[in-house]
Formats: sequence, structure tokens, C-alpha cells
Amino acid sequence: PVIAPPSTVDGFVREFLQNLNLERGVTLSASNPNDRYIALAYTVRDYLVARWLEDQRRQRETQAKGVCYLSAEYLLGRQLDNNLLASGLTDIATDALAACGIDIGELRELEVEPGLGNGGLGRLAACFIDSLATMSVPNVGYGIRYEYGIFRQTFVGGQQVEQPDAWLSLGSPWEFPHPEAAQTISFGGHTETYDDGGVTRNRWVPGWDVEAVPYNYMVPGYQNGRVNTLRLWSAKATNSFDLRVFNSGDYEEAVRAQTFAENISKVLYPEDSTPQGKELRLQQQYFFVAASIRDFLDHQLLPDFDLTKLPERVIFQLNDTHPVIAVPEFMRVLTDEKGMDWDAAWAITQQCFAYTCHTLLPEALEVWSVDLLGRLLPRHLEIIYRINEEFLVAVRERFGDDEMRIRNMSIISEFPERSVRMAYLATVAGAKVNGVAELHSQLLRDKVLPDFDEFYPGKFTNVTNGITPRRFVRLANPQLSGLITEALGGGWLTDMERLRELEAYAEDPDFRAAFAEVKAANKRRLNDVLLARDGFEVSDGHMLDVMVKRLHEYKRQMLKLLHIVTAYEGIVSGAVAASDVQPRTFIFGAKAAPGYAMAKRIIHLINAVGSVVNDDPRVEGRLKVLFPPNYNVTLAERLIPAADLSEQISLAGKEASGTGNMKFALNGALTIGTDDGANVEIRQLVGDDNFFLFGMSEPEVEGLWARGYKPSEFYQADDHLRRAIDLIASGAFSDGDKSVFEPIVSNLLYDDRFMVLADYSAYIDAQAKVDAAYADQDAWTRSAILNVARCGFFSSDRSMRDYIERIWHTPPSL
Ligand SMILES: CCc1ccc([C@H](C)CC(=O)N[C@@H]2O[C@H](CO)[C@@H](O)[C@H](O)[C@H]2O)cc1
Repeated sequence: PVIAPPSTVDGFVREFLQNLNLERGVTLSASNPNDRYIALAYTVRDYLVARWLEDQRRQRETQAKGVCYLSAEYLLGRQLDNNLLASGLTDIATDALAACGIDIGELRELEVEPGLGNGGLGRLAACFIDSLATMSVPNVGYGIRYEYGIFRQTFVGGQQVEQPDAWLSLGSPWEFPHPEAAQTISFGGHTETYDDGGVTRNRWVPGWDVEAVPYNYMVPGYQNGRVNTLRLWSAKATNSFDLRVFNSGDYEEAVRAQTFAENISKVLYPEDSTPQGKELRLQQQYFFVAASIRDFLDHQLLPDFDLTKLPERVIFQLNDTHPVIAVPEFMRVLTDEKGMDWDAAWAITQQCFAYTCHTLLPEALEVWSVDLLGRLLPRHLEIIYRINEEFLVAVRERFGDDEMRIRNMSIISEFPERSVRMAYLATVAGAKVNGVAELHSQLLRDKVLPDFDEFYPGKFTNVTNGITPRRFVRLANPQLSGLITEALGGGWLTDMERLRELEAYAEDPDFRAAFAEVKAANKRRLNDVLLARDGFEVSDGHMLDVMVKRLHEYKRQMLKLLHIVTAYEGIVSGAVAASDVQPRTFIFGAKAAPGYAMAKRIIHLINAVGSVVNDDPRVEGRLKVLFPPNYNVTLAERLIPAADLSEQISLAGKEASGTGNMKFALNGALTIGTDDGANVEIRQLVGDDNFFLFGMSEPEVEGLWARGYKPSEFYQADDHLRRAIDLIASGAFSDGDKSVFEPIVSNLLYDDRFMVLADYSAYIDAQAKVDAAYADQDAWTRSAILNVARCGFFSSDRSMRDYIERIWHTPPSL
């Protein structure tokens, strides 16, 4: 068995210096910061590898049922601190490096976070695998090792400019490449039938293929000695170099196959709502699911495993529709390759897959044209056709010849072009379909997939999202964690319901004072971070009003901006004395998909308003707008613990869940929000007195829409709204040039799909309540403590327990 190095300062020093010398080939004195960071990472790895190998041996031996989590995105964040925390080595490492004259803090800042995701869906996957490891549930996370992650956002003239994210350029010490375990993944070609001893069988004759090389990452459980695996696939050309063509002098042609192949895992698609339907995206999806299924069947199962027992051995969780091509791939392998008959294979498939939907926006539901699918994956299209055929026979048996319903439920849609509706395929194949918050799951059943809910009683369920408290409380907010442990003792980090015990402390003035001091300290820390990172200063005595999430019109960053412009207009018009305004700093963090023009324009306007408000002496520093670029996991870990107010203001019925809302509440920020997504469950748990609710509910939104929504009527009727919009339209934030933000103004007045104007006055009223509440700091702190105390439910450990109970049936294997 592999022996871990001694968990002592000396042991750590010895291991570190050894890695510096042997792995980096340098002495301590000659080493540069990157050498020292890489050596530190290798050293932490060395302590975890023993547990990892033991776990793999145990899982292979016990063959316990496990979860294969298929996700096109994992927004992991930095690894060093989490691996130190999980292995309980933080203090030892800090002291060991100090003994070598090294400040671990400096090395920590060198780590480039793997941005292998866009936003909520990707981060949720990362929280989930952390919880599965901490709960000792057998799990492999499968995904793509993009060479370039989510773009780096810079601002030029206040406008978003994307830079490639070369996160691997300085090496990636946390990965274990395994080229020897590469899988060959095929594409294109055609299908044919052949006679196999009197049985007509189908087979795929591919046109070309690539190698899928696995890179393993450790997913350590929190101080439980367990380490699960995240396996990310990287594309490599089968024959990367054609010497014959090269010798013929056509050098470019000689390497064309290589570049073509490696494009597959080159870059993450930066969209998080509107699929572009690009062929490369479908190649990415098939590439990683085909490699993952083969890897599971070839390497996780014992050689003579009885495939009919697969449902007792594995559940493949589909993280949205992006991996759903796994269903026809699984059917192809079981029938074409393993010789299983269709019905037996389909019965197994329907037990081995489950689907989580993460959106409510119709435009975010993926559809692939049969043309593209038929060209890239001809055998899979055949299999999808047969799945749909048999499905519609069953629908017809159940509902009779209701052609409308048949057309509505068919996996194949005829308009605008013949396409495969991936959400329908996932729903037909999945044992279970879940939404990610109670309201979302209800809307899925009532509005998005009602026919399927009726046809498949019991298939639809809910699992409300969660976040890992290890990263977003313990690591992001060590002072708050210290305070909680002082009050409750240890153990709460893996049993978050215990936070309830903090309710009593909300009544204790000393605890309130300590809690308020923690928030103040986190604000000072944020100030240091933003000063060094972006040259921003966080003013003392300001309420920190924070809105961080992807830029999307349904999330309504425009509503937040109208609040800021209203407050500013009030001061500069003289209607409000600056001295009467509660000092606030508004902090934004948001990336826009590069192809999403309106989102990029809103980013431009936020920066434009910020530069005018921040420099206007009439404001007397009472209002400040900060928009640090390149919002990511690392910045979130610094921002969220410092926040007073969490902005969760999407139009009701649009945000599936949200997870930032949970992180803010668990870090003692109060929420101003609509009854949307998981906000509803946060409000139910923390209580109406500790949540600033405003705006229309989902049924009210539907009602207004049905009656015909005329945004300009709200503009006419509300003086403050009109003055704010007129100020933007006047060019006040664009050096008098009205044209720059005209598209935003006209969109608000004549379209406003997400009803910003309709919810404006309720929002402004709620913000006035926020100002009034914030004036009583002690009461505010009491409310903040109650938010922490009552939000243990939003631990991703609880989400995992719900998935295990309602969908997976994969108990922890201790
Ligand atoms: C194909 C383009 C594309 C890419 C990503 C997506 C994701 C599903 C978008 C996403 O991240 N959704 C968010 O998922 C979170 C985790 O469940 C939820 O908390 C958010 O409400 C939801 O917007 C949709 C469409």
C-alpha cells in the first residue's frame, strides 16, 4: 500500500524540498515562485494520493453502486486551499513553508483557477462532487479538459473585451494524465446492417476518429480520508502526424488531422443560455460522453460483470441536456457491440440515466438538426428515431390518436427544421427528471413538460440546489467559521442543519457584536483585494450592495441600475439631500456571452453610470459603483463574505434556482429578491422579517403577460422611473451621445421582455425598506445571524442526500 508522508511540519518540509529538487529540478535558493507553488501542490498531492488509491481499490472491490456525473462544465475554483483543508494540512503546510522562509499566502495567489464552466450549472457540479466525496458516496465526475476555459474579461472604455484563458500555460499540478488509458472516439461515416448468424444486426462504420486522453483530478472528502475522481477528457489526433504527406512537402496538410482533432477540447463554449448549435459543440458533447461510458464499462466494472445488473451498479446523472447523447451511445454499445437485444438494452438504459434540468428559458433548451446529427452520428440518429417511434406508440396507446399531443411530445420536431429535442430525449430515457428548486420543478411539470408529467406519473421530482460549505463558508469566511465553531463546537461543516443552534445567539449582544466585527473585517479584506486587483477602494461605513452572476436580461441587472440612477438623479436634481442618502457601494460582477449584444451593452452602461456617479462631487461619496472585471470563483470567495445586501432580483419564473443567493445568506448578507427560484425557499426558511421580498409572483407575471404588457405605460405613470430612464436617454452617461445607450432605452420602453419597468416601483420601495433597516445596525446584524442559522438546508450535502433518496439510491459506502 502507498504510505502518505508523515503529517508533521518536518515531514512536510522534507516532502516539499524533495519535490522542489526532484520534480522541479531546483534548489530552494534557486527556485522561483512558480517552482515553489508547483512543489507545494505536488506535496499536498503526495498526502492525498494514498487515500485516493485506497479508495479506488475499495470501490473496485466492493463494486458498490456509484454515481457517474456527466457534465460539460465544472467550475472548480482554486484547488490548493480546498485540498489543504480536506487533508487537514493547512496549519502544517503554513508552518513548514514558513520554516523554509516562504509565505504560503504568496504561493496561494499564483494558482490559476480552472474556469471550465460558465456559471451556475458548472459551479453546482463542482459543489456536488465535493459533497459526494465528503459523504463517502462512490462517484466519478466526467467532463472535458478544455485547453481554454471561460474567457478572461477585461474592460476597455467600460466595454467587455474577451481574452483567451490559457489556464494551463504554467502547468497544472493537480492533474494526472493517463495517455495509456486513451479511448478512440469515432465520428461520421455511415451505418449498415449485416447478418449475424441469422440475426440482422446494425453497425456503424465511422468516417474518422480522435483519441480521448483522460486527466484525473483528486476530489478529496472533507477530513474523512476519502478521495473521489474527476476524469476530464482531452482530445488528441489518432495519427497526429502524417509523415508521407509531410515528406510530399504539404506540411500544413500533414498536421491538419491533429489540429482538427484537438479542436474538440480546445475551448469552452461561453454561452450559458442560448445554444449556437455549432457542430463542434455536438462533437464536444459526444466526445466526452462516449469516452466516459467506455471508460466506465471497461475500467470501473469487473471483467465478467453481468450487464443486465447495470442498474444496481451505476446511475449516470445528466447535468442538463448537454450530455444526453449518452443515451443513444449507451444503447449503441449495449446492442451493436455487446449484442444485447433492443428491449433488454432499453429497459437497462431507462434505469441507468437521470436528467436534471437547469433552465426555464425555452431558447436554452438544446435541439440538434437531424441533418447535423445524421452526418456526425448516423447510428445515433437511427437509435433516436427508434426510441421516438416506440415512445409515440406508447403515447398513442395511452392518449389515442391525439395528433396535436403526438406532435407536441415527439422527440423529433418538424419546425423550423427537423430536429431532435434533447430535453424530450432526456425525459423519455431518464428514470427521473428533476428541477433545481421547488418553484422550478413545479413549472417544469405545469408549463415546460406538462404532457410528459401526465404520461410519466412519478418521474418528475425536485432537488433544490445547494452549495459546499467547505469552500463558501469555511475557506471563504474563516472568521465567521471561527465564530460559529466557538459557539457550536466543530462538526457543523458536515452537518449544516446544526446552524439552527445559532438562532439563540442572535439574541446575544456580544455575539452580535462579534458577528458585526467579522463582517467589518471581511469588508477591510475585500478593500485590500480590490485595491491590489483593480485599484478600487471600498469606502468605510458604506452598505455593500452586491450583484454577482452572469449578465442576462432575465436576471435584471438593469433593474439594479435603474435603482442606482434613481438615487443619483434624486441627488443631482436636488430632490434629495446627499446627506440624507444611506451611503452605499454597489458592486457588480458579471460576464456576458460574447455573442449576446444586449448583455454587453448593459455592461457598458453599468460602467458608464459608475464612472459618472463615482466622480460627481454632488454625490459626496454617498453612492459608489464598482465593477471589478473577470468575476470568477476566486473573486466570489472574497466578495460574498463582505456583502451586506444580496441582489436576487430576476423576473419570477425565470431563474431556475440560483446558488449565489444561498452563498450570500450563509455568509450573513440579507437578500432583496423576488419570489423566484430558490429565493422562495430561502424566504420560507429565514422568515419574512429577514428577507426583503418585492415584485410580482410567477402567476402575476403570467397574468400581466396574458393581459398584454405595455412597459411604456409604467414609464408614463411613474415620475421617478421616467426621470431615471430620461437621464440615461439624455446621454448623461455617454458624454451627451444619445445613440450609445438608445437600444437599451428603447428595448425597455417597447419590449422589456423581463418586465423591469413593471417591478420598478416595488423594487424602489423595497430598497427604501433596506435603507431604513440598515440604519439599525444591531437589528440588521440580528437578522443576518438568523439568515446564517436558518440556511443550513442549502448545503450541497443535503442536495446529495435528496438525490440519493429520490433518484440515485447510492448510499455512502463506508
Ligand atoms: C447550450 C447553452 C447553455 C449552456 C448552459 C446552460 C445552463 C443550464 C445555464 C445555467 O447555468 N443554469 C443555471 O443553473 C444553476 C444550477 O442549477 C441554477 O441555479 C440557475 O438558476 C440556472 O440559471 C444552458 C444553456
